[in-house]
Amino acid sequence: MSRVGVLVLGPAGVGKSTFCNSIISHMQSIGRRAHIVNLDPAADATQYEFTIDIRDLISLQDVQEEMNLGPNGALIYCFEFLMNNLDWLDEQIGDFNDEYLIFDCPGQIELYTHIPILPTIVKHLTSQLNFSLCATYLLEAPFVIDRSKFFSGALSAMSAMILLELPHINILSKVDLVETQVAKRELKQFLNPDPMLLASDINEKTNPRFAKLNRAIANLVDDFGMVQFLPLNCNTKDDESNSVANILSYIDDVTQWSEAQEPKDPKEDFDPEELEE
Ligand SMILES: Nc1nc2c(ncn2[C@@H]2O[C@H](COP(=O)(O)OP(=O)(O)OP(=O)(O)O)[C@@H](O)[C@H]2O)c(=O)[nH]1
Ligand SMILES: [Mg+2]
Repeated sequence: MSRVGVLVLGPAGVGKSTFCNSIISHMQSIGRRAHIVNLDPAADATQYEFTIDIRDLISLQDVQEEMNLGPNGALIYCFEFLMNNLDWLDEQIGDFNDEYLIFDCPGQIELYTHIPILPTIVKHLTSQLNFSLCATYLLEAPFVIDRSKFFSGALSAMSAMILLELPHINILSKVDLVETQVAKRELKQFLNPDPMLLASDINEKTNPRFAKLNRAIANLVDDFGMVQFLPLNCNTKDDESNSVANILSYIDDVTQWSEAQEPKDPKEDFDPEELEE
């Protein structure tokens, strides 16, 4: 039995649900099957139906009304409720052996950067349900190309990486929105960044009082040495299929998806017409 799961994480509005739909549509186009697990109790309907939906267990609106909580408090309540009812998740996932599940997560990043709610669910999925999981963390290109915001985004990605302890892929979403602002070569600076170089750019423009702090943060990101991004564009059809195919090949690699497949009889792929040509 091989179960692969992809967590789609990142701040509000970065394009997580759009990315989930793009992966599903790409996988369908190459004859693979996948399902979306919606873990966002405040989600709207998307193009593809959710196969498993946290809203069948608990709804954000009900919690807000009944518990008299604001949206963020209610979201944490929903996740604590899920944590205390993990048998619901087991039951829902039970039918999906040998499947690829894509977990669309809420944009309140404190769920996976500060409080140990999602890490507990992740441990359950890996140790109890035998999932090979991979985290994808999206940050949007228009935000990241502002150098000082690059560091705040990179630190939030690192925080999720450390807290979740999963193979982790950072994604720079909405690259189409910066195509007119930055040249391709400049965009590469952010995909495969040299933090010390970016910090010296920041120091040229900010108050010198912060120079040491900026360098210390850049050093931290540099020492960690694992902050790189894969580009994603879900707005242009050709770019969408290219960027999603590229990201999927990384996900397959880290989750060892192909190795987990049952070995196929080579005769199944045999096409006699090819020989005749
Ligand atoms: N230009 C452009 N817009 C995008 C892209 N991906 C997503 N969007 C837009 O960004 C907005 C937010 O997208 P969502 O997929 O709902 O983002 P999300 O991260 O799921 O949002 P929350 O679940 O609310 O945190 C929508 O209007 C999308 O159409 C992209 O690659 N390019
Ligand atoms: Mg969403």
